Amino acid sequence: MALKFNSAFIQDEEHRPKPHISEAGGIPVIDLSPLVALTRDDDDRIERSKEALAGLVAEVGAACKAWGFFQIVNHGVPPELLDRLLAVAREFFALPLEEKRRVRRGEENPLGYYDTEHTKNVRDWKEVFDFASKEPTKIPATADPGEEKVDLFWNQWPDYPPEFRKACEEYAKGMEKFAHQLLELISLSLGLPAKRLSGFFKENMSFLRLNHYPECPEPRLALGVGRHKDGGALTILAQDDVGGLDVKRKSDGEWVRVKPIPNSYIINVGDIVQVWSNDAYESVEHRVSVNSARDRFSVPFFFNPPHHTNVRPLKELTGEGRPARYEEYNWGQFFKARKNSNFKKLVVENVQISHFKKTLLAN
Ligand SMILES: O=C(O)CCC(=O)C(=O)O
Ligand SMILES: [Fe+2]
Repeated sequence: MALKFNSAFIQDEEHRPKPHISEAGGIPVIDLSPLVALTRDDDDRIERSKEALAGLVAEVGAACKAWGFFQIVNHGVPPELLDRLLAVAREFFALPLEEKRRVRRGEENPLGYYDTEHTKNVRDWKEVFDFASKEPTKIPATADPGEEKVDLFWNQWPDYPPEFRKACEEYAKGMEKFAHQLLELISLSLGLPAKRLSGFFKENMSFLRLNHYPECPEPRLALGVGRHKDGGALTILAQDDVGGLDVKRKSDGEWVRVKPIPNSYIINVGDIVQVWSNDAYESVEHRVSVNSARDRFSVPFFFNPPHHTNVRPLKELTGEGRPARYEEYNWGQFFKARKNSNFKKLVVENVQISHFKKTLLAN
């Protein structure tokens, strides 16, 4: 096994997973068939069919509000895309460490293989392979305000397994298409035109991550990923049948396990949607519990706008009696600052959208 347990993985007591985490009363499951059934495959079909989709849109809105998370069944994404991806991921992670490290992610290139990520300064019990869905991906050179220099990065592909790159690229294409549909539903659910948010994604800096969580000898002390919120706009997650994703339920703050459903996707809104929606929707904390019996694979697609996007509450959702709750911030700089803190243990807290929250005076 590649990872060796040591004190770097130990969570503070308050953040360790309880021995039993309930799957009951979990995140809503939404059936996407009404959208998949739309016969016309043109670009405006969601806006044009919004009456027929009203029930679905209401379900999406209610899930975003109450949970920030939902699970999608009958999604219309060809299942072979994920099957092929998980097959090559399994082969890749089974390679000797020296082989995987040939495509290592480092400070000079944030794309590739990595096994020492930290979340909130504690090491995660996982190994990952990151790739961008569009190349080159552009990231500001530093997190300094006003930074104009942009670095360009290319994916690093391993030689083995030979089908690895193709499986990754085809899966990424499928996810981009799916993400645009979900974004349209979310736009409608906020009372906006279906394409209102699409304009932010003409270019994008979306990433995919292959996560491998090996069997862990100390599953009560460590986490596969420590508690965190996703910083981007939307995350579309595929997981295998092992289970381990825990979501913090908004109603009572309890951690609940997301029950694996075959051929489904888990969607969560990230910090950017929280800010655009002016807190109508919340980016919710989640984490990954590990176990000593079976290793687990998952694949998040992080749907992100391009680095130059300045994020602020949408004007349609603010105004008289609804003041904007956030100052504008630059997404690329936010991303860069986050990335710095994942590489090493830092003494300061990493950047959060709450740092841009305005102090609103009650009147
Ligand atoms: O593996 C999972 O279920 C979730 C991973 C996750 O939250 C992340 O990579 O941001
Ligand atoms: Fe996450």
